[in-house]
Amino acid sequence: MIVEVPLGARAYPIHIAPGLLANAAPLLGRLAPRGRLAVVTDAHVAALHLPAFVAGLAAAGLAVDEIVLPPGEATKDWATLELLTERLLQLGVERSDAVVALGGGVIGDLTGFAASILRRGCAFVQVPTTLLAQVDSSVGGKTAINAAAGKNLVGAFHQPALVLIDPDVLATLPVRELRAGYAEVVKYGLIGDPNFFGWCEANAAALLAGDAAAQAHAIAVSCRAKAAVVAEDERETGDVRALLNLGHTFGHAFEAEAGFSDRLLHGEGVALGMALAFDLSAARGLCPAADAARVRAHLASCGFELSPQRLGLAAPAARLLHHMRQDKKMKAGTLPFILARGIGQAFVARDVPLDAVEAFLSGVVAA
Ligand SMILES: NC(=O)c1ccc[n+]([C@@H]2O[C@H](COP(=O)([O-])OP(=O)(O)OC[C@H]3O[C@@H](n4cnc5c(N)ncnc54)[C@H](O)[C@@H]3O)[C@@H](O)[C@H]2O)c1
Ligand SMILES: O=C(O)C(=O)C[C@@H](O)[C@H](O)[C@H](O)COP(=O)(O)O
Ligand SMILES: [Zn+2]
Repeated sequence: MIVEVPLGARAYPIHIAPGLLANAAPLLGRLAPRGRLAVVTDAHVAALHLPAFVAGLAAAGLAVDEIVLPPGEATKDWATLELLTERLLQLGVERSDAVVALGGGVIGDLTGFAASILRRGCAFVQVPTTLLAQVDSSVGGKTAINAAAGKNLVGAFHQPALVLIDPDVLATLPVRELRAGYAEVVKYGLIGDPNFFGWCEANAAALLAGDAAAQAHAIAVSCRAKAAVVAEDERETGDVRALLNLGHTFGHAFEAEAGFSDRLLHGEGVALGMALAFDLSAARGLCPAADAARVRAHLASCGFELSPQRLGLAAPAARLLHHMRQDKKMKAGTLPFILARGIGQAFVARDVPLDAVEAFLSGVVAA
């Protein structure tokens, strides 16, 4: 299956096919004018999937320069960005060469950002290997590293030239990572597709147990939804792309509290944040309480921990708000929140006073 991301001169296809990892050469050849490709990955993915990927390329006469980085969110930092860009320059990567990101969202965000600044911008290809990256981060061109002040605060919009998704690689993904990726799948239903949320309720257990058909459906629906949003609002200048931030203003604050560590994975923060966004919507009389309860019940049934207390992240509300003020949507002292009028009815709310959010969070962290 191919999903197009129709962005005019920056348009690209998302190829989704089982077995694609070992058979990527025909699609990558035109992006390797020197017959060489730099492939950036992390140590987990290198051990599990790099050999098959490289063997497929070698069989087609393409040489590979491998760059293997440490796994985990801490890799999205200044030091690794410097190391990676210097290594790519040493390898003689030219503007017309594509750099390949083989891995999860961490490798994709970091490599995409490095590609955006290398020789003022070279091409890159996303080969996502986590559910999160296959349904979300590999599409749309948001690239970034984390800064001392917060999440994704230094980055660029830089679209990939190509996205290659092989759902088979999810077979080796730990269930905690699969679940974290699933949070971004549910997000599409909660934003604008109540029927898909119903599908999620019926199929989450199968998907999380490794059911290939359920995973394939989730990937296809998610990629189509994200491609449509990105086509309409590539750089989040309007309200359309901002909706993809549902759960993220809260989630990023808790990720910051966790020190961007595996105490709270990004998707786990998003699940907690989406539950809070629906609770806040209900508390403000915008959304039926039953919808907020349904969202919470579904996420809990998937195994997400939705209590900051039990996560060990019940920070004072004022400190959480301090993290939230770093949100890139902040404008002239006003922080827009992605709230909902119901399941599948997310919207951008610009009139939520920060002291009301602080009072809400005080209740949340004390519960
Ligand atoms: N750019 C965007 O639009 C966007 C969207 C969503 C999330 N993100 C970012 O993505 C990051 C999270 O990405 P992630 O959840 O993929 O995390 P990740 O990249 O850290 O990968 C999760 C873990 O799974 C391992 N792994 C990857 N593929 C594997 C496989 N097939 N088998 C076994 N292990 C495998 C990795 O080594 C890592 O340990 C966050 O930094 C988040 O901010 C970006
Ligand atoms: O692609 C987008 O737009 C998103 O918001 C997708 C999010 O899932 C992703 O986590 C993104 O990186 C968050 O964006 P940010 O602008 O808040 O850093
Ligand atoms: Zn996200």
